[in-house]
Amino acid sequence: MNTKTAFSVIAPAKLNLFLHINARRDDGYHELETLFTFLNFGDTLDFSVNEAPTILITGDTKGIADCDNLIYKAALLLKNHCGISSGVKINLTKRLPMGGGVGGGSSDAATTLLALNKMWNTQLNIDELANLGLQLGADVPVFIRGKSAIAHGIGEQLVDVELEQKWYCVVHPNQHVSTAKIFTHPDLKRDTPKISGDWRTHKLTNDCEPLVKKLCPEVEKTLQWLLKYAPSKMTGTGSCCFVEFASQVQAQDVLDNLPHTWQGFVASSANVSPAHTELAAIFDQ
Ligand SMILES: C[C@@](CO)(OP(=O)(O)O)[C@H](O)COP(=O)(O)OP(=O)(O)OC[C@H]1O[C@@H](n2ccc(N)nc2=O)[C@H](O)[C@@H]1O
Ligand SMILES: Nc1ncnc2c1ncn2[C@@H]1O[C@H](COP(=O)(O)OP(=O)(O)O)[C@@H](O)[C@H]1O
Repeated sequence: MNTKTAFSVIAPAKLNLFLHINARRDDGYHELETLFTFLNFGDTLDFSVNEAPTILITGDTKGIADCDNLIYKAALLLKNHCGISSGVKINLTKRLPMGGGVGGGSSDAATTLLALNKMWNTQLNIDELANLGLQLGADVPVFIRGKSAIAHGIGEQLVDVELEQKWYCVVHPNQHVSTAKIFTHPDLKRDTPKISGDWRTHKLTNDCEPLVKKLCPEVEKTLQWLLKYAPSKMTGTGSCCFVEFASQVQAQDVLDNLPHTWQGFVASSANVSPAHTELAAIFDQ
């Protein structure tokens, strides 16, 4: 049951509908141009009061040590930033593949910041939360702001966009792709010019795709297999690949025919992050 002391919130997946890399900055990060949308599918985080003043993480932590877990890091960051003495218990049900390019870790961190800001009544505004989130990862601010957006900078400068709702079949080829490995690879294409004018009229690609296909033949195989159904794309630095449809039935048909060696899911896109929708239903009634 959802109460204000024990409640569950989604940490939704994101897709990068395109991802252009414009330059490498002096600090090693990359200047990007990317289109983010959210999916109605993700991890679930259950929050409840901890009588002790500690942050307790349980559930599908998949061998990630507490000190490395982005949920723990996010809770500790807010606790320290706001001088909170309370503790919290957070249980994770993991559905998003790690290192899959669907932003699971970043989304877990953002949902933790958003939820605890309500539960602990710390009252940070969205800009303050997004700045805190950026300390945890370049992808965290978009999940904090919770709107489909085109991102610039390292992914934190966001301009909201309204996208038509679509259905996606997202396929995980059972490969973990390290974001850092792709961004440090000498063969990564890093010189795509910034889009001028309306992005919808441009050729939109994922600049990581050629490199990831080369390093990870299973990703190439997945993209090829999906082409039978629709134009296929990779999200983020991979490894997940996706196809887009107007209807759920079409997306489900792809999933129903998926080779058993791969996993996948079907989800619809949302212009507002489902985490924001769920938190509003719990706290803003
Ligand atoms: C590429 C994207 C696209 O949405 O997604 P994923 O494929 O990871 O999901 C993101 O920019 C990933 O964001 P996130 O996973 O939060 O990145 P971080 O933890 O901040 O950084 C991981 C590593 O990626 C590199 N990095 C990240 C973002 C960026 N604009 N330039 C970079 O060079 C850095 O070298 C860093 O060591
Ligand atoms: N709660 C978490 N969920 C997923 N990954 C986490 C989490 N905490 C830390 N990580 C680390 O972050 C890495 C990137 O995870 P994830 O965000 O799922 O992938 P991607 O950046 O490709 O979308 C993982 O390989 C893992 O080591």
